[in-house]
Amino acid sequence: DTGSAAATPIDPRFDIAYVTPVTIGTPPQTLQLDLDTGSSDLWVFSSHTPASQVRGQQIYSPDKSTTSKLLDGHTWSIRYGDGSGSRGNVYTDNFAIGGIMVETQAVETAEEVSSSFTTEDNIDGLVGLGFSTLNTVSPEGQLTFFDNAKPKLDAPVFTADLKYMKEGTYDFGFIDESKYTGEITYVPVDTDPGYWTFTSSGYGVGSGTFSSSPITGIADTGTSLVYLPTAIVTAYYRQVEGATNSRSYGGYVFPCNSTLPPFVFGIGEAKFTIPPSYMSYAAVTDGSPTCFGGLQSSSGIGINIWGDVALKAAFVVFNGEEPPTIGWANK
Ligand SMILES: CCCC[C@H](NC(=O)[C@H](Cc1ccccc1)NC(=O)N1CCOCC1)C(=O)N[C@@H](CC1CCCCC1)C(O)(O)C(F)(F)C(=O)NC
Repeated sequence: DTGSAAATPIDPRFDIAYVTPVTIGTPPQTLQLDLDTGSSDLWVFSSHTPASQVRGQQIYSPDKSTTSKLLDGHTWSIRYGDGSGSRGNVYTDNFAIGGIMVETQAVETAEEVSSSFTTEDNIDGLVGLGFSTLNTVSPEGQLTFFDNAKPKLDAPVFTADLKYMKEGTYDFGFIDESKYTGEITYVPVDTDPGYWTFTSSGYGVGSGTFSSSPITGIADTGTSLVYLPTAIVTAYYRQVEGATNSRSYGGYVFPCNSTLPPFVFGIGEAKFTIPPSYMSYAAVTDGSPTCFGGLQSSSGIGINIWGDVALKAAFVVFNGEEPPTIGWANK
């Protein structure tokens, strides 16, 4: 099998996250979920989510599906890097993305979600596409959609073609040559503890010299920005007139009319350029002349994260063969 599904920005003003339509159950219930390579739980707003915590999200009602089965005695609970979280119980049911159907997918139904999920009415849940070792279901961990779908895919891969303020695509089971230019550069993935962890070959700021130094981090479709070591981040903002590291805004900000250099990162011998438009992420509040940077320091996180600001500058292949690798191509 092969399949494709849209990745649509949830906000027309800036690319904070992307959602993809999925169907769950019989008859199919359609929800818009955030495909997240940084986690491995597939959870949804549901008929079990208290009404006070639901604000416009689509919900999955297992009781309305003739193919749902409660996974008795199983629970889940997850906390994300931005402090948000959710927990609940588990069903198995039919689950499809882009026409790829998995009959007994573990679908984690939310009994509680944190306030940032309640306020984000365009996200009905997440599809974790990290490695199944990260799945939080207890007492038995469950498989991701990708792990369940892999045996029926023409090739054990999925690709991300995220776009700047535009609809992109996730493809499953094939590599669409029309979506990239030149060659795909594959590098090894460290699957411990369960992220798509790889090592970049270095970085450059604008037309400055390229610094060939290894940068190990995760490829994370569920994170909006890029988080790298402070030394790299300060080298970048040193080239931005009026940039400061703002405690109140929680990161590097600068006047929106400042000229920003592009940010270059290496994958093996290949180079990828994040254009200035992606590096000026958003005004700190609507209409403010102060903008928040798309590159921020990872010092408070503990790992480097190549999030959407970097991913949308490339066509990325998540290769689930043994051993897994990750491929990057220009587009
Ligand atoms: C600072 C380090 C990472 C923060 C990262 N969150 C983010 O990047 C959120 C995403 C978001 C989308 C929509 C609405 C609200 C928030 N954005 C965010 O913090 N910002 C603040 C800075 O400006 C850009 C937007 C994260 O936790 N990503 C999760 C998945 C998200 C969780 C919140 C809902 C959307 C998905 C992750 O799974 O990718 C993870 F790997 F980081 C993780 O925590 N794995 C366990």
